[in-house]
Amino acid sequence: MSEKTPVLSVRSLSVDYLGDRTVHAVRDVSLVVGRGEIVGLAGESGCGKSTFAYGVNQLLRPPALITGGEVVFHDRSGQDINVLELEKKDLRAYRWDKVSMVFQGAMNSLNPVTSIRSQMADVFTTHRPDMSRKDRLARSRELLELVGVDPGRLGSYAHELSGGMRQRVMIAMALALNPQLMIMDEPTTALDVVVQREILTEIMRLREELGFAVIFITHDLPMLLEISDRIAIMRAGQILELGTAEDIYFDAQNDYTRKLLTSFPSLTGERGDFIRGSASDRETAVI
Ligand SMILES: Nc1ncnc2c1ncn2[C@@H]1O[C@H](COP(=O)(O)OP(=O)(O)OP(=O)(O)O)[C@@H](O)[C@H]1O
Repeated sequence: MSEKTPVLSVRSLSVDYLGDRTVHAVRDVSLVVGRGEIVGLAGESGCGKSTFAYGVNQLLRPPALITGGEVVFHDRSGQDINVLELEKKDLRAYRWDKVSMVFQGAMNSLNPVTSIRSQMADVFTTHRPDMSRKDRLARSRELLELVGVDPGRLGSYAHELSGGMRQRVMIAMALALNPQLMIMDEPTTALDVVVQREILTEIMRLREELGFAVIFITHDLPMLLEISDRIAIMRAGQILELGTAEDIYFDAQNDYTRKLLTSFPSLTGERGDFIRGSASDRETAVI
């Protein structure tokens, strides 16, 4: 898991929101994500995390404007894809096939009036039109099993599932086409802490099993310390610091990173007691 075999290279990406007062939401951001690597993107609300993620997936709409930079996806076939130049059909294929996204509110975007089965089948009819009905069903069952949802739930409707189960279904759908990168924007924030942990553990297991890379976006730095290979700290549209989770925790270089580290209670311990690191290491983290 190194930068030597990148799956995505973002170079000097800048995004503005045009308006009476132009907002420079992402300013000259560069980030290379290695194959199978989990990169955490942390920073306070409004620092540009989501704008960055949408930019990488070419999902930005006016008044957002990409004012500079490039996004290159390094496909497993060896082909380099210049994402910001993709249009229509190629863009649709890139978005679900190569890179998929799970949002915070994703679970609420399930259609309330059609079954989980038909929503999962839709992914295949759109992206794999040659797939038989039987194979679609088999793959949907397999995907639900993969994310820990009983395949017997395929006939269910969204309102019959808990929030955690719905989010698992969304993760299953994001995995459907075996993407090489998943962008997760606060995927568990709307869930209670226990379910949140279960789903994070599941994501980690799936990453091991399937080898996709993850850009994991959250304001929750302690969570990122647990799950990320590297962490980028973002503030006011820029990446201030980028390092391994260990470096960020034990040897943060930037004052703002240190401030972020001390402003969160841990998920399971007492306030200021982070999950990584021994008691003697905690001095830097205690509030
Ligand atoms: N549609 C929009 N029009 C104008 N400004 C916007 C728009 N969307 C976002 N912004 C601004 O761009 C900046 C970055 O926002 P963004 O949503 O990317 O941050 P974020 O770090 O993802 O925040 P959060 O954690 O709250 O989701 C903020 O100043 C925000 O107010």
